[in-house]
Amino acid sequence: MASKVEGFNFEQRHGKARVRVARVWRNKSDNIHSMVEWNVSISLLSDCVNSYVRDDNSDIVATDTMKNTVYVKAKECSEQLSAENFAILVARHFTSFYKQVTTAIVKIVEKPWERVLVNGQPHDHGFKLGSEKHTAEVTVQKSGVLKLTSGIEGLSVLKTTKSGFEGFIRDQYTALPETRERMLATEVTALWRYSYESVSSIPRNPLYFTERYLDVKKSLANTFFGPPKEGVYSASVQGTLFQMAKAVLNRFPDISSIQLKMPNIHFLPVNISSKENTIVKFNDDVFLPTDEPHGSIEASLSRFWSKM
Ligand SMILES: O=c1[nH]c(=O)c2[nH]c(=O)[nH]c2[nH]1
Repeated sequence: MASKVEGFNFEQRHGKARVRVARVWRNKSDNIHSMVEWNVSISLLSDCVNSYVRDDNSDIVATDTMKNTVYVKAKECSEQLSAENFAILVARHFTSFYKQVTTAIVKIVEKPWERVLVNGQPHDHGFKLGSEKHTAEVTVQKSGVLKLTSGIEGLSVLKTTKSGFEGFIRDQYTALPETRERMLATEVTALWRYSYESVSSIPRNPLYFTERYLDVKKSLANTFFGPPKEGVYSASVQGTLFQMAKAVLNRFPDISSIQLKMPNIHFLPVNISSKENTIVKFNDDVFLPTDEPHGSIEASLSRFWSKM
């Protein structure tokens, strides 16, 4: 929240970060349980400058109250809902309940609990932790104006062939050989913006954005890997990233932009020799996995008319 204070421009916000909550829903009819674990961060733009400049806290929503609100709202959600919908619900609460609050920003990171299969059968109340995380961030203004972005963090993918890197600049600093055969590994971070611009325009289905998340993830992974038998050739991380971003925008009309970060995680060929002889000769088989340094490749793709 921006204001003029004592001849200066002043911007401030306050909130509670990393409020952890888990919510269980027990279906009375079939006794199947659903659950989520969320890490919720709240930031409020509110008219409380007097707390900064006059030791007057009368306009402050205490961050402890924000934390409590997360649990109250979780309790009130009697039906399962997406992280996006919960974030919107919490944000709307702050902008509508407090006259001082003009904008609420709520971010949620969902822990990837997945229903377990036991003997191939979905368990009624058993879950195991997956790997990549679903994120949601909403900004809600008092007027109901909405900005909604969702994301994936930590989607680790690798393919052992159908990747190369050729034709790049060669100069006196270049040692990297050209190749049409290498390992390709990355940990995808994706962030996409939905085109819904008011809280009243979002889809009615409370799990719509959970389903969308799963579909976007599938679309990203399928584009990275290609068909199961033949795969798809990657000429660079850059080229694959673009294909992945394009697949998402082509498939999902309500997504207006997407940002992808795809570090190139190197698997180095292993060649070991002594003075006398070769001990290990690389034949696309033995690698040294690394995590640093890594290539860092990121880009965003948006429709002409979209905001990011
Ligand atoms: O896909 C790649 N993109 C690069 O920009 C790059 N640079 C590099 O050394 N290897 C690779 N691979």
